[in-house]
Amino acid sequence: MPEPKREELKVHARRAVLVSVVDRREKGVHADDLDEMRGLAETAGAEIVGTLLQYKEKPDPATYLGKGKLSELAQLVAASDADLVVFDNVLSPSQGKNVEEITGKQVVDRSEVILDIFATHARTYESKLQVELAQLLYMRPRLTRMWTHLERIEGGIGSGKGPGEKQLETDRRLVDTRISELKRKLKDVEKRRERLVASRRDHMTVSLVGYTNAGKSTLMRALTGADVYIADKLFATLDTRTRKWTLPNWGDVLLSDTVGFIKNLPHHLVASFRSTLEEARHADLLLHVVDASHPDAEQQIKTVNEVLEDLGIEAHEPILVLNKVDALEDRSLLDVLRGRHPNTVSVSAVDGTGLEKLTQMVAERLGDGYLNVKVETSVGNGKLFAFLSEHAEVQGERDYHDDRVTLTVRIPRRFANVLTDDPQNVIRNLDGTPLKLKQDDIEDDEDYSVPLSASGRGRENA
Ligand SMILES: Nc1nc2c(ncn2[C@@H]2O[C@H](COP(=O)(O)OP(=O)(O)OP(=O)(O)O)[C@@H](O)[C@H]2O)c(=O)[nH]1
Ligand SMILES: [Mg+2]
Repeated sequence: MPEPKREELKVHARRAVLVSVVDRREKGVHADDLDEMRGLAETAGAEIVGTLLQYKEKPDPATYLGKGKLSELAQLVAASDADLVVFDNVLSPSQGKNVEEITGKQVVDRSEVILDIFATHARTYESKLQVELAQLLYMRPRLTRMWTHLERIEGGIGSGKGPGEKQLETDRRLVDTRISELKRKLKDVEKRRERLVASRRDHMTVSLVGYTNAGKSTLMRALTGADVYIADKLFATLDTRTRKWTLPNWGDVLLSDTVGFIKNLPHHLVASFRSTLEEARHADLLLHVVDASHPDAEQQIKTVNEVLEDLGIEAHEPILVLNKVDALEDRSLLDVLRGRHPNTVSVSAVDGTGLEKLTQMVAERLGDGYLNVKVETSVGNGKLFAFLSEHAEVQGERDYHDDRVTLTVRIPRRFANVLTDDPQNVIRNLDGTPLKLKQDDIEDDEDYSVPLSASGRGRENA
């Protein structure tokens, strides 16, 4: 797929007036109600030439803005010589069209700005497919307005004249065909990724999630040395990167960095990025990275939790990583966040503060996922040795007795059955007592018999 051409982007290099309608009841909730939109528009490459904010209980059904504000907007657009109006709200197709008629300028909404950014930042085959799908899903109900845009994407449909009903129908069919094609391709990618994620099951996995610009990629680099892209931009990362992370005195885990979240994320965008978030879905532990120096940190935490829930990602007690503490002027804000949330750790991915503590916390949390046991088996059990060398850590000396050998092993709990199912093995705790797996690992306590006692069968058979 080609890079998006600048002229295909709606926001890039345009003189934009930013508009936001904020629910009156939420006045004062955010530090600055246009701050995030400003960041989005700038990341998308707009020049901001004016802003307009309205506090209103309910948006106007026809024009989103109220009447008075609408004529104010028209004046502002004219006075600032803007050529684009950017709404920080999600507009219906007809609302967009009506505001366009009144201001005489093109209107885009928050979704389109985000789509523009995604289109510019998409690098891999997968993310390009995902972005195109999201764009088409967004565009489909708006075909009448976007006809010229569609023409560019499909390489010139029809004669270039305005769309009649018939033309629109043809366009819709073309879009639908492309949508099914993209979905099919993404299904394949998704399957491949599922297999990949499944193949990694011999390592524990940790995923970084969080609001866009929270510092996930910076943290990834600080922890693993991975050469990931970092930028003071929204949605710098669109693809998932996975790297080995060595926890001292513990072992290796796989750490994944992925796309950030944002409030009012267009729904089809979230849906399109499902496969990218596959790693997070299967992670043994989530690190929820927060920009603690951001005035809206609390809101952003809430948004991320909502998106995770929407995506069906079970965030089983994530560790809340309060990042950018170096940039925090008022440390008491940190105490507020710590007081409100369990499982927090304060770090700076830039100067390294707290990273050791974070690493310890992760090791502790994952520690529960491992078994430390003594495995007694026959010396000829090549299959087991091969398995252990791939999936477990064998510690200390091997202890030989006739044709039996005992090893001290650290192994992911999910492989415990590989050890216990093999009748050649005798599994004991480090202190020599018979192994009893934790209650929640046992489906039916009655059925689960600890294979052999210390004077077990293996010895007798020997
Ligand atoms: N002061 C300070 N800045 C940080 C810290 N961590 C990250 N940053 C800065 O925050 C900006 C965003 O960092 P990224 O690591 O790209 O953030 P991200 O969460 O990966 O963002 P997206 O990929 O866009 O979702 C960059 O300018 C970083 O240099 C930190 O601990 N302290
Ligand atoms: Mg990133």
